[in-house]
Amino acid sequence: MSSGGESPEIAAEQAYVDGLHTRLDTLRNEAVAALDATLASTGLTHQGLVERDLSAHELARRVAQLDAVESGLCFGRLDMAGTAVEKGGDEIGEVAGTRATANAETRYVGRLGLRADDGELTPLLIDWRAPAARPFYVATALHPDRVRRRRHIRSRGRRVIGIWDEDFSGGTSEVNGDAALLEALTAARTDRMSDIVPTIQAEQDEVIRAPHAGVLVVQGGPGTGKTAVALHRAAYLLYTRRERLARSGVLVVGPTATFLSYIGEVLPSLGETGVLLATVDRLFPGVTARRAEPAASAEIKGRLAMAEVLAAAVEDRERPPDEGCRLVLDRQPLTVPHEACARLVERTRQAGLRHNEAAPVFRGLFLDELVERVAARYGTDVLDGSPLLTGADLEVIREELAEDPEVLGAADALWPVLTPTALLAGLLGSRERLAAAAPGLTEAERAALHRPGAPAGWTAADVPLLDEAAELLGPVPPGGPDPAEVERAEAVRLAREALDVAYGSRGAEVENAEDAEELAAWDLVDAEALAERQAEVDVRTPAQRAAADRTWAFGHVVVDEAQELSPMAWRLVMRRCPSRSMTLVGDIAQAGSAGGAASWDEVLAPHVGDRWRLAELTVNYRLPAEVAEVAAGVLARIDPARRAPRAVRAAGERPWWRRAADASPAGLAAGAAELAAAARAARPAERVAVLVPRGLLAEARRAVAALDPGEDVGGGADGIVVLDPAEAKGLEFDAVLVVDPERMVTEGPRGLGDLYVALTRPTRRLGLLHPGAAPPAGLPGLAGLPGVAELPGVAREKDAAARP
Ligand SMILES: Nc1ncnc2c1ncn2[C@@H]1O[C@H](COP(=O)(O)OP(=O)(O)OP(=O)(O)O)[C@@H](O)[C@H]1O
Repeated sequence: MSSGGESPEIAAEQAYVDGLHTRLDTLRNEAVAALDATLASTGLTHQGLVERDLSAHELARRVAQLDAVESGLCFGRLDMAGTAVEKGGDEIGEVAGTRATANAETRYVGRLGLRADDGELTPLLIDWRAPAARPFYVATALHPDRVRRRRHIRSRGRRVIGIWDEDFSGGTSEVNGDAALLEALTAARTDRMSDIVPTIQAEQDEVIRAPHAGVLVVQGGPGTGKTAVALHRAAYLLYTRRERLARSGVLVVGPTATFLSYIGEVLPSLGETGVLLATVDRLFPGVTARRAEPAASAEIKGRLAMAEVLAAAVEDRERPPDEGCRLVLDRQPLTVPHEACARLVERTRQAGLRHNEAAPVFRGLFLDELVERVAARYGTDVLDGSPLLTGADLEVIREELAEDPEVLGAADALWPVLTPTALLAGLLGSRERLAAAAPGLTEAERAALHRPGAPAGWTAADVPLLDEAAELLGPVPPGGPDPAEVERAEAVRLAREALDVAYGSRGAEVENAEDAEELAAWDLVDAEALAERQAEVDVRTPAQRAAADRTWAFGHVVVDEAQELSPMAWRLVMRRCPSRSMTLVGDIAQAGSAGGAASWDEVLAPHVGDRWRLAELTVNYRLPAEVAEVAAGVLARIDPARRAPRAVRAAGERPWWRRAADASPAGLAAGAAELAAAARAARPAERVAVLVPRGLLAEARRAVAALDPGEDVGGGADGIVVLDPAEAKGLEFDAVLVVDPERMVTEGPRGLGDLYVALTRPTRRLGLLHPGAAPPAGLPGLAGLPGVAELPGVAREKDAAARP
C-alpha cells in the first residue's frame, strides 16, 4: 500500500477526489436550494400542493442521498485496457438514456454516479451498482475483464490516506487487493454494522446482482456476509428497479429490534432511505408485541396446524346456541330453533365469502326467516289455505324487522362481526373454545395456549396468528359495527370474566368480617376500566406507511436469519410479498428456535414449491481461523455433512477456557463479570459480549451491572453486553465470553445451534467460562488457562475455599 502525504500517486488521487467533492457540494447546494424554493411556493391549488409535496419529498431524498455518500465517496479506480467505449447512459449509474460515454481508460468507482457539468456530461464517478463498475468486484488475474489495474482508494473524511493496487497487465498479477479486505475485517467494531461497498467479494457480488424475479435463498455459515449481502442487494435492486420498488417498497425482516438497530445504518449510508426494517412481530398494524411467553407455547403457536385451528375457531363463532335464538317481537316471544339457525349458517357459508364479508348475507337470510315466522303467526285462509298476508305486507314487515335493534342484535350474536384481536383473545381466553377449535392438540398443549382473563398485550408468536385471523375474517363490512367497538366489547367481556374468576376464587378468609375492609381488584376497577387499561398502544410512525397497511404488497422482501421463522410467520411474510420477489438469507445450522427451519425445502415448499434458487456463501469474514476451528467442532455435531466456511485470516491467538471458581449460577455470573471487566481493562477500545444460557441471563446482567465503575479494571459495565444466544443472533463483537457452554446445549430446544451462534460472534477473541474441571466437551482447539480464581485481582477468599 502507498500511504502518506508525500506519495505523488496519492497526491494525484487526492486532486481527483477533491474535484469529486466539489461536484458533490455543487449538486447538494442545488438540491437544497430547489428544496427551499419548493417548500416556499405558495398560492397553490390542491393539485399544486400535492405536486409540491411530491417534489419536496423527492428533493429531500436526494439531499439525504448526497449527504450519505460524503464519507468514502470514491473508493476505487479501474484502469482499462483496449479502446472500447461503452455507450448508453447507465454505465456511470445515472438515469438511463443520458448521452454521455464512459472514459474507456480510467473509471473511478464510488458510492454514486457523478457527471461533470461540462456540456458533455463527462462521467466523473461510476455508481458501484452500475454495470461498468462490476469489474471492480469480479476481475481476477485469470479473467481480468479488460482491467489492467484495479486500485483501492482509502480515505478518511475527504482525505485520501492510502492506495492499494492489483496489477493484471501482461497476464501476471501483482495482487495486494486482499489488503483492503483485511483492513476492513480487522477494524474495531462499533455497535453499528458498516457497509462493505469498497470490498465486496466476487461470490457476494454474484448474489447482490442476481436477477430480481423469484425467491433467492442465500445459505452460508456464520460471518459469510449474508446480512451484508442481503442489504447491498436491496440497495442494488432499488438502483436497478427504482421506479417500481420506490412505489411498492422494500421490506427487510430481521430477528430482533437490537439486530435491526445494528444494521440500521447500512442502507442509509448507501443513500437508500426508503426501506422498511421490521421484526415479524411488528408487521401487524396496530399491535405491538410486548408480552413474553414460554418457548413451549410460542412453538405451538408457530405450527402450521394453527392455521386450521384458527379456521375452526371462526367456524365455532358461527355455531348457533343449542337453545336456538329467542326474540320478543311485537311483545310476543319468537324462537328460531337451533336447527333452523344452523340451516341459515350453512346457506351463508355456501356464499363462499370470508366470515365478516358474509355477515350481511347471514343477516339477510335471518330476516327472511323471521318474516316467514311472523307471517305464520297470522296463519292462512281457512278456505283455500293461502297466506293471509300479501307480498306487500311481507315487505313492510321485513323493513320493520330490518330496523329493529333486537333483530339486528340477534343476527349479530349469531354471526358476530369479529376483529382478529377479538377472535384470538376469545380463543386463547377460553378453554371451551380452545377445545372446540383445536381437537388435534393434546390437553397439555391446549393448556399451554390458554390465557385466562383479560388480554394483557400480545406476544411475538401471536402476531402471525392475528394476521391469519385477519385473512380468515376479512375486513369489517361497511355499515357493520365499528371494529374498535367490537374489540372493546370483547375486551370488556373478557375483563368481566377475569373479574368474575378473581371474585369467585377469593379465599374463604376474605369472607371474614375483619378482612371485609381489605380492598381487592374487583373493588377498584370495573370491567370497562380494566379493558381500557389493557388496550393496545399504536406506535406507528409515518415512515411506516407501508407497515401500517396489512395488505400492502412489497415489491421485494428480504428476510435475514430466515431459519428462525416459524411456519405461521412464513405465511405472514409471504402475504406481504405476493410477487414472491424475495431474498432469504440464513443458516440452517444456526437455527435455535424450536419452530425454526430444518431445511429450506421444508420452509419453501408450501409457498413456492420448488421454484426457488439457492446461492451459497463459503468464506467466513468474521471469525479468525482459530475461533472457526472451535466452532467447526459444534457444526460437526449439528450436521456432519455440512462444511464450515473457510476463514480468511488468523488472529494469532488461541481461544481459551477457564474453570469457574464457583459453579453455582451466582458464581458463574460473578466470574463472567470479572473476566469481562478484565478484558475491557486490557483493551478498552474493544466491545465485549458475555453470552450466557437463557437461565443465567438475569444473574449475569446483575453481576455485570454491579461492576464498580471506579475499579481500575473495566470501568464498570460500559462496553460490555450480556445476551443469550437468541438475542446475539446476527450480531458481532470484538471479544466474546461464552459462559457454561454445556448448559447452553442442554437448555434450548436446539441447544447445539445456540452454542454455534454464541461461538461465532467474535471478530477477534473468544473465551469460555466452564464449571467443570475437564475441558468443555466437543470443542477442539481451546487453550486451557488457569481458573478464574487464579487470575490476578480476581481471587477471593470464598473462591479459594471452593477450589478442590
Ligand atoms: N466483503 C466484505 N468486506 C468487508 N467486510 C465484510 C465483507 N463481507 C462480510 N464482511 C464483514 O463480515 C462480518 C460478518 O458479516 P455478516 O454479519 O453479514 O455475516 P452473516 O453471514 O450474516 O453472519 P451470521 O450468520 O452470523 O449472522 C461483518 O462485519 C461484515 O461487515
